[in-house]
Amino acid sequence: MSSPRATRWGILATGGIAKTFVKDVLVDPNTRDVSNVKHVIAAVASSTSEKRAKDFIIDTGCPSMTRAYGSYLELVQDSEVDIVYVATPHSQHYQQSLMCLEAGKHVLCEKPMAVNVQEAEALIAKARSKQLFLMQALWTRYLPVSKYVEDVVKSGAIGTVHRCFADTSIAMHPEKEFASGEHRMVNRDLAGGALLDLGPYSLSWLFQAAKASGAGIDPVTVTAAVKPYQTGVDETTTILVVMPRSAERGGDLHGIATTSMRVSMDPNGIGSAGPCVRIQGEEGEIQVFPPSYRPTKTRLVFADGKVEDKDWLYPGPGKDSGWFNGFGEMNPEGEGHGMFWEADEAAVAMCEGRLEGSRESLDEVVAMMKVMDAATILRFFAQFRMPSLSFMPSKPANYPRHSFLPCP
Ligand SMILES: NC(=O)C1=CN([C@@H]2O[C@H](COP(=O)(O)OP(=O)(O)OC[C@H]3O[C@@H](n4cnc5c(N)ncnc54)[C@H](OP(=O)(O)O)[C@@H]3O)[C@@H](O)[C@H]2O)C=CC1
Ligand SMILES: O=C1OC[C@@H](O)[C@H](O)[C@H]1O
Repeated sequence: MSSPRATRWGILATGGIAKTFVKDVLVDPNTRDVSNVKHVIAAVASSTSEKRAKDFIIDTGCPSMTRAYGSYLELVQDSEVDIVYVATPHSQHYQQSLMCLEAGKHVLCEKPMAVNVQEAEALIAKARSKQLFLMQALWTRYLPVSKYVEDVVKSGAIGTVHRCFADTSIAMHPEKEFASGEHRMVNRDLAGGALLDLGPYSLSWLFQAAKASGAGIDPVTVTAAVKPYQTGVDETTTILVVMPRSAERGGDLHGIATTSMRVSMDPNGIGSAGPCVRIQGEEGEIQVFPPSYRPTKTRLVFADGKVEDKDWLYPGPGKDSGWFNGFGEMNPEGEGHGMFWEADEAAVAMCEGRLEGSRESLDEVVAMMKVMDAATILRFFAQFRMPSLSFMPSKPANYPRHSFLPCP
């Protein structure tokens, strides 16, 4: 048996998710039956100070030889870093991922990979021209539960799929929790808001279902309702998408993708409110229970009355490991968060010479970004209280074409 190939990670930023990612990546891959790759945290950079990077290395339990930098530039100039994990706020993703690619580094960039289509396309073009790997860190897509849901749809077990609801809403009590208006969730300068932060999850479930049921990924139309928060970002965004599919395969598919920082997909935290994702076919549906980004339960409901529940466990360092994620949440069962699967995907892709993730293509990232751009453009028109608008993202480059639908 050949020994696992090591991927040398550079961590760009030391915030909450960077901590969770690093702690996950340090979990032994054998705990999830992975033996072909392993991960090394080679270096960590903080734009605040070298000391902050050093503290991060200690807090997360990285080996003492992990290098600490007080600037992102030093990180991308480190010749012993293969891939950089970009974990800054959304507004910075384009600029920092570009810097990494220009320095010849592969990139795994937190979601959303960019704040609009132009940025996403420019990053992809740069990565392709330099033959470098680039992946949006939509980690949920690499969870085993996600593959299972896709396989169920593909198998035809629930019949032809016609509709998918996907909600990613977290009641964040923004006036209380983010009172200063500086937190990245409500800060316009950091591209805050529910849509860009939570939308990638809802859209990912929707796009995955559409692809698995034979639909295309370039929506025919996008309609959106956006409610703003007092800082100007979006507080609640509701999107209706029509995904194209041939008449022989069942015709167009409808998707409803919702996000909110005001209400919750899981108000009591134990799933009593029901599923946050429903993929509906002619013979049944598959449901995913909250949280949509890290589900632990699915349910198959068939038209003939049969119901199949499945629980999803997350491997990790095990009980008594004292595993805390970057947001200070402890998992007493010693489960990891689950971000190691996306790290494995990046490592395997690099071994294989692949330039993008296998489960969410870069074209799909662009298609989803177009939907989010469309919602943002529609928001602009909605402020004039026009009755209803829809947008055709596949028409001339990013130009809105509205159909004014009469109110009932
Ligand atoms: N996959 C997932 O489950 C999650 C993903 N995310 C994504 O990760 C990204 C970061 O989120 P999160 O870790 O919660 O954010 P934090 O605010 O906790 O951390 C962001 C870090 O980015 C660095 N940074 C660089 N420039 C700025 C700036 N102008 N303002 C603030 N921070 C800056 C700072 O690190 P330093 O000082 O070291 O440079 C800071 O600690 C977001 O894009 C978000 O969408 C977030 C949560 C969960
Ligand atoms: O990616 C995310 O998932 C979980 C949420 O808490 C967070 O706001 C978001 O960035």
